[in-house]
Amino acid sequence: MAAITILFSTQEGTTETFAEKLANEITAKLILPKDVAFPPVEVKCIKNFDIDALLKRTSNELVFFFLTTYVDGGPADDAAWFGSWLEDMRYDFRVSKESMANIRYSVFGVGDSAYGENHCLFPKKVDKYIHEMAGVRVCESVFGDVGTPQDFDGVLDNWIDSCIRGIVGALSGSEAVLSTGISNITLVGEKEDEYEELDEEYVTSDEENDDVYVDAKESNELMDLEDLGSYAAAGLKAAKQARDEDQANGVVINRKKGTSTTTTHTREMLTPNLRKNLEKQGYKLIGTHSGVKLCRWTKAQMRGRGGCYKHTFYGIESHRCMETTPSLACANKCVFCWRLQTNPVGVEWRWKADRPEEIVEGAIEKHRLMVKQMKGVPGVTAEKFQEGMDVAHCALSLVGEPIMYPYINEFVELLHQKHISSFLVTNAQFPELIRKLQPVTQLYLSIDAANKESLKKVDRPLFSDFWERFNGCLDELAKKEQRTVFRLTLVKGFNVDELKEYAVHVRRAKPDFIEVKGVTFCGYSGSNPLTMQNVPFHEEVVEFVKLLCAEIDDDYEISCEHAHTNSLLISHKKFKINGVWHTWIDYPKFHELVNSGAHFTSMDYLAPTPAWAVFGDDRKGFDPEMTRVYKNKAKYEGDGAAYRDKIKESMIGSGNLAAAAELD
Ligand SMILES: Cc1cc2nc3c(=O)[nH]c(=O)nc-3n(C[C@H](O)[C@H](O)[C@H](O)COP(=O)(O)O)c2cc1C
Ligand code: SF4
Repeated sequence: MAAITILFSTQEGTTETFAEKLANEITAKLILPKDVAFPPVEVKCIKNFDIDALLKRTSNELVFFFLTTYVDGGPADDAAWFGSWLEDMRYDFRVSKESMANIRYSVFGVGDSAYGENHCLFPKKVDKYIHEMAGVRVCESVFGDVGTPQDFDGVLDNWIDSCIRGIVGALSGSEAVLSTGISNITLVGEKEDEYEELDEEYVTSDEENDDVYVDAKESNELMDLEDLGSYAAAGLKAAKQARDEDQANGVVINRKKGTSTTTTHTREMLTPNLRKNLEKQGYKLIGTHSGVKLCRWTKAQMRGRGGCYKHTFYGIESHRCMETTPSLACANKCVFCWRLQTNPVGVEWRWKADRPEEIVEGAIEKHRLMVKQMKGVPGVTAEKFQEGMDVAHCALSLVGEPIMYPYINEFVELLHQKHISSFLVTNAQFPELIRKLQPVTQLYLSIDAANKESLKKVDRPLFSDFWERFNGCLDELAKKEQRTVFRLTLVKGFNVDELKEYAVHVRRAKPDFIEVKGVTFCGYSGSNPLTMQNVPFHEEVVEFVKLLCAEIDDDYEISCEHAHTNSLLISHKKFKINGVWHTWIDYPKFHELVNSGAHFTSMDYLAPTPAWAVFGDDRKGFDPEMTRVYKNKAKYEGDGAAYRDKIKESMIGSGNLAAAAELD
């Protein structure tokens, strides 16, 4: 049914009156063809509006925004949440560029030209971002200047008339709907060309934000695998250039690569440009090389809408989880990564190193500031809000390679002292640093491919001895006594027919757990080679995992499932005690053990897995205490048997006939 929603944001009240004016004028002046019903008109403060509902609009539900501009051109308090949500959507690679195609809208910005470049900056951004996600303007957006009151009323009245004409056009299917307008506006510090470039470079975010079911259209940007070589070359060139710069700056380079270094470096990792771009995507930066970001799942669980797969598999409370990294740099240029060509890379630490105390304190402070923005957001109870302010877990996996940070042990120790658990993900390139690592709650190795050739294609490592390093990491993992995990990302067409080789690595590293997850689609990226065709359905991942379990010795079994993120957990059977899975973590016990300095193992801090999280349960890993919100239900279904055939086809295609025959 047709409907009109007028959303306003105000700091001092003025803008609300304009919103009321539009509603009144629509009621008084709108004349529609006889066969079109008069739509209901609703005026609402944007703070009280369920923003996610915007995405479920049909094209005859129109939205008009009246947005005021506040400090530094930003939103008023009541629109802060909406602003960060929209920015997340705009820069999240899993969100389709078409995701707002059903939104018919227009924006009236309220601001004062006395603020120069910041005049109506926030409303301009809103207009631009919605348009860039395929939203259609029913009339041109307009940005009023309260500093010229003599003109203001006329500008507003003209816009209201345009809106009414636009509504008639949209609801009666005539041509009045605009699809262009002011998309060419230049925002402060953001030239249009630069901006488009950034789309390619800063398109995805952390690997943890696993909300995978996007409505992305297939990209026609599949890059030939041959091309990947040139990207690797670009990475080496960047590394060499940085080293040359270091040398020019008189910094001594430690030639013993991949080891912790005692060299004193003066160069800062984050350049002003990198800072600007990371901040634009919502990263809060700490010091000169660290970052923190409020994960989508942290927000979701605060709103009672479900936690991430680590909630299902290990009982973390996603709303109390801080996603951070003490090193935004790493030694790879993975094809999944959003930072292609621009990320700081290096085979060793070669930057100024900030003190771990400063990073831990800074990360907690910035995380809390982000949580504070969620106060009053629909679904966030006072209790959840308070809990969210009290960080209980740290996911060291945002971007970059945390283990490269020279004080990683001190960093982790500080977290544990504060009773914050540590989930550290490393990229299997620094065996010596893994060996030196103190106990963490859970240590991950990303296993992006199973053999030398595909690892080179997928991770594009900087090290020439990357394969030896990879194997060295497997050996180091095998020696760890606390919980260890293989993280395996399934990319159809890249690594699915390497089952047997994965099994060899499992036998070598003996991880406690193996997480298998379907890759997410990079809807925005021009330089990322993946398309929707590389994204497996959940049933396809299940089928793969069953095949993998059959390949590994009898020691492992599928334990948990989180269908929402296309993830499954394979666990060592020692975690199945008297027939009950114990994949969850007893966090207080872990802190007691780690802070006591006593010797302990992964068997000393386990907890039973609830029934809803166990593989085979109808709830498919969704906590029954949460409310499920579907974006696209159809995407949750797939055909496992057909996938088995596809794996077989792929094996035959790559000449692996023996393996294919075994699938019969
Ligand atoms: C502290 C403060 C900062 C402001 N900063 C900006 C700004 O950066 N850009 C702008 O266009 N207007 C800015 N304004 C002007 C407001 O947008 C303007 O006063 C508007 O009418 C306020 O609308 P409201 O009463 O609906 O909140 C600012 C106003 C205040 C009080
Ligand atoms: S572990 Fe933490 S950071 Fe990672 S997805 Fe879950 S809630 Fe987000």
